[in-house]
Amino acid sequence: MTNLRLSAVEKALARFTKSVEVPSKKISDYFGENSFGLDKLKAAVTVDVYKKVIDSIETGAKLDDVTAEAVAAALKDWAVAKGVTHYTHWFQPLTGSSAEKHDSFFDSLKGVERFKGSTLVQQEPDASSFPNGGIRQTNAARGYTGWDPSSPFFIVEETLCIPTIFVSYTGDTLDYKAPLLKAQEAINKAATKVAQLFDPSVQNVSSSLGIEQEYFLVDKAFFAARPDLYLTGRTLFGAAPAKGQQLDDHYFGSIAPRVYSFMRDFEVEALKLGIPVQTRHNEVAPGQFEVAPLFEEINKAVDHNLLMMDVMQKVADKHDLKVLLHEKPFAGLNGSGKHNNWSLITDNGRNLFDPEGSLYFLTFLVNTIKAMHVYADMVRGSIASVSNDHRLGANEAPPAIMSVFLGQTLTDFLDKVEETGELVYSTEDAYMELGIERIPGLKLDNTDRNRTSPFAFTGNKFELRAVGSTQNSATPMAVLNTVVAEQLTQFAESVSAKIEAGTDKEEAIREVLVAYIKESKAIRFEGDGYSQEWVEEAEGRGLSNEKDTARALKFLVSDQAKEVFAKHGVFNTREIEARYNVWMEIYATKLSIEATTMVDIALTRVLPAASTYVGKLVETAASAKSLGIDAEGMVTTIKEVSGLIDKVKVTSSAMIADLERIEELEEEAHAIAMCDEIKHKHFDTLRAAVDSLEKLVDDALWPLPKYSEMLFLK
Ligand SMILES: NC(=O)CC[C@H](N)C(=O)O
Repeated sequence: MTNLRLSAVEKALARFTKSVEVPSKKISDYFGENSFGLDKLKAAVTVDVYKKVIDSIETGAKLDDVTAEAVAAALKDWAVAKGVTHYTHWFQPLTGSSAEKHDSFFDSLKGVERFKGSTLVQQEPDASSFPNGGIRQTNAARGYTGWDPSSPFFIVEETLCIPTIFVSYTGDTLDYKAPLLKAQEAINKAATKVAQLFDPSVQNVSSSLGIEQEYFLVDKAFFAARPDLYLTGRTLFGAAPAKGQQLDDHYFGSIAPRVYSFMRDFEVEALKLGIPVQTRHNEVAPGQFEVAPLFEEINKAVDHNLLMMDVMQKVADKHDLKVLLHEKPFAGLNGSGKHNNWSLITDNGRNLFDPEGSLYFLTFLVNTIKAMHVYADMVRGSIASVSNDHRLGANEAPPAIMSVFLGQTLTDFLDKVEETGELVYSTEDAYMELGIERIPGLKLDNTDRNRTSPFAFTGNKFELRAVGSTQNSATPMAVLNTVVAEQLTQFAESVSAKIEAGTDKEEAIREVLVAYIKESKAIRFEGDGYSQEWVEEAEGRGLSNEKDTARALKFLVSDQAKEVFAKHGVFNTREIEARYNVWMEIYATKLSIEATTMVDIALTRVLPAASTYVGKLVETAASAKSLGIDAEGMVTTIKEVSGLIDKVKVTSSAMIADLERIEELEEEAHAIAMCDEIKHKHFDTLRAAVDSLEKLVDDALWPLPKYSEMLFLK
């Protein structure tokens, strides 16, 4: 019988580095060649048509038929000239991945390629099988996709992709993109109003985002030999290797040739799609890497990240590699996150978090801290997933307790304000009154990095480090923009009230900020987010520490959340409740797949190998004894392995019984039971027994590729 693991090792060792075809040495020669954004549209249509599209992006105005026809014609000409035969509305249903259904441009009746404006703008895909959380009845399953003109079109293989939102027949959103667009509108309104207190010429504020994406690579053959990897994205078993990341020698190390070749290859594809990939490096865990594009307007950045994840996986295949995007593919090693670098930028080019020392900057900084203080639970809920639960709280990933890290300079400054009640800035030699006029730049470059902080100020932006590597960033970004929008709205109201009561504008701003600094102090934390002291202190400060998704998701449907989502038009109550239902169901389903996969691997792969080994030992020990040789060592091993076999069998049976017992529970109770009575009760026990067997059973018999092989053989 062939051992899948051993043949995988052979295959992995026989691989060679594939060469990469780079279109040109100069990236500018091919950057964006497979993308059709506003710049290309501008060149392809009349001024009038272009203006109407811009107007529709800015005001949400409906596009008239003539404009839509003109855009569709220009788009089709561009795409067909590039060898494209099909088009698709590309959308982001609640499954978590992107969705596409290709249609041909070719009209067989007329014998020509055609693309109608109405098809560009709206489609009704037969999309009844996407999760809807109870919004749609099966017999009223119509759903519509609608073009998002603010995100560029792009070509994948021979298909033109049109970024769209996805809504139900009743107009409720059923996707990730639409709420983000709505939250963008909310932050634009609220932040513009506040920015105008300082600069009346500001007309618009948009949020920008740069997403660092971490991932693992393993050889395709190992992946194929591990059902846990291809069914659940993570290793459900695997003993710790002698060498993991103890030496930190992988981090920023020289990139292995096969990996480098893969990186260049997918980067070329990403660059052609207009994704501004910028940075690549080895991450901390062996086999782990990172790619980071330059920041972009938030909606584009989210689409590009989703698209890039898809491109990476497709390109990896050519290199006989598999990309693991799961937050924790390997226990005991660093997991993978998305670090979302978020900022707010005015239409006249000011980054509102750029600390060019002024009250203008402080207003946005303090309001963001305050928003995090009041709405920390909603942010926690927005990053909750079955896979992120494994990552949070260890190995350089933030804990489940939300807090804000500012660095020493700003912390000292805010502490001083709190102590004195005055908004003054302390430099080394003097206190300086912080007026509406500029103050000397805060020296933020002495800000340390804190890898244990979920939300860190990094000089001119905030980094939400808690987002999971598989996650669509749209939800956490929609939530962040919504809560900051709400906070800024309240700030504007408080300042106006003071001004109306006769307080001078600057003084009014200062007074409100001082109050906020005091009120929001509890969310600021500079120390070690993993320490037990922090857990205790956070509890004393009233901060939540919800480690399990089954409970953290509830934060998104609290009265507070429903109210603020509805007020800013991001989710109506039906929409957020539907998402809660979908996400709870996904949580329970994924755990159920993990549980079943564990049992399957344990019973059908691990136990046969362990039993074969015991059989061999028994035979050998018996022969040894018949020759009068003491076989105590073998007998001890036989007992140990047999004991572990029993443990595997008993735990598997108990887990199956519990799975069956809780099966009938209704959705919410079922998700909670999957968390408490399956995951917490059985997973570690079963894993420990199997991992102990891995350390005892004959290496030649062991069926699953080992950590050392998957991490180091590339
Ligand atoms: N060096 C790093 O930034 C590591 C981050 C870590 N991998 C995470 O899960 O977020």
